[in-house]
Amino acid sequence: VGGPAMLASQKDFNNAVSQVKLLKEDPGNEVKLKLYALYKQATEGPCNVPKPGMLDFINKTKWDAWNALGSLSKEAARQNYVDLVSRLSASSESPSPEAPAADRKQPESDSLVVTSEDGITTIRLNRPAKKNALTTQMYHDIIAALQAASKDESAITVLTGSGDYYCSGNDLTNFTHLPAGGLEEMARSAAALLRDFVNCFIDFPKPLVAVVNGPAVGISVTILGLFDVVYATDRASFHTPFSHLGQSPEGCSSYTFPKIMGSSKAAEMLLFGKKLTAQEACAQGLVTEVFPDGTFQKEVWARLKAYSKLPPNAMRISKQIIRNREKEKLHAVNAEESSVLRERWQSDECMNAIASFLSRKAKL
Ligand SMILES: CCCCC/C=C/CC(=O)SCCNC(=O)CCNC(=O)[C@H](O)C(C)(C)COP(=O)(O)OP(=O)(O)OC[C@H]1O[C@@H](n2cnc3c(N)ncnc32)[C@H](O)[C@@H]1OP(=O)(O)O
Repeated sequence: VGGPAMLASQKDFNNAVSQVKLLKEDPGNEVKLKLYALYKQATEGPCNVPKPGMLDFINKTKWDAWNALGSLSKEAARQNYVDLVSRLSASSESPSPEAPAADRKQPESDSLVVTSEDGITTIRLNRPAKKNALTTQMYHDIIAALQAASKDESAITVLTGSGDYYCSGNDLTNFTHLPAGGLEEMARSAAALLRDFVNCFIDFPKPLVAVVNGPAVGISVTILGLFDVVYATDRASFHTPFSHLGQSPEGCSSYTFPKIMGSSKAAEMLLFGKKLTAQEACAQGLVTEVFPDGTFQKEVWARLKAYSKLPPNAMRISKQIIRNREKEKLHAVNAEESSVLRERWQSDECMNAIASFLSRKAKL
């Protein structure tokens, strides 16, 4: 239908180049590399300079990114650059809740940003350079943020991420900071923290929405079964590679996933680490709705703003009726999963998998 799509003009491109400098959030190295490559392709055409030497890591990485664009035309590269910048600007602007609630205790580190506006409290994972991997401090900060959000004026609470990932799961370096009591003590305190963290999601009294802005891994996927609504960009994927990591499911997923998607689909994810696309996750009931990446932020936040005007007490009470009869079961599941993981974290399988990731031998 319709004629050929109009490509971005030189003026649009120049505007996008200026806009990049005004981004409020660092988009992370991967996105910066993509912007660099598209800029070179748009202004100079296909990569035409010699490959830097092996030891010139930075220039070689940039060269690889530019070269990977092959024979993409200047016009298409210009369009892709403009689209990418517009997505980045939308994601750094659209939630726009700049002013935090006056009585809110801000998180200990800037890896988590909590804001409240238009009846929505937004908890944003903010470590884009590490794909929003969750540090021990972030688990504590999320617990505090959820506790505050459960009592604040907002009608809805949202969890989302900055940059190109939603969250890459537990920060694997958490396991490298051994306390005086050694591995056993580390596993004991991590299991206690995990249990407290998941309990906060089980008990959260208001509508809880995940705005999944990119790929999601590990615990950021499993706790989705405890959210009321999950909106995802079509760029998102959902990956629970527990066996690969010598670990076992958490976030109550051993109970919620079979219930949501049936036992064999759940087993494919939780035992074999099958990665789902956003569309697959939606078809299996883990995701509520998938949006095109280009309009994701705009559509989702417009919808949430409308929902946040609904009577808050009615929403709370409806959530209670839907969830309450499950709570006891979920707490029991959480306790069991945390205790099994306490053992797993001390296993050779788990130690070897983490060592492999840290020594750069393994990636998902
Ligand atoms: C209280 C404890 C509770 C524990 C609860 C348990 C939960 C279980 C889980 O969550 S299991 C899931 C654990 N997550 C992973 O195994 C993911 C590991 N990461 C990767 O495989 C990849 O990084 C990737 C696929 C997510 C992204 O790959 P890509 O090539 O796109 O990007 P990089 O690998 O270059 O990543 C950029 C930098 O980010 C660091 N990083 C990413 N994820 C993690 C992570 N989970 N833990 C620690 N660090 C992570 C990565 O190392 C790069 O860092 P660098 O720039 O310094 O090299």
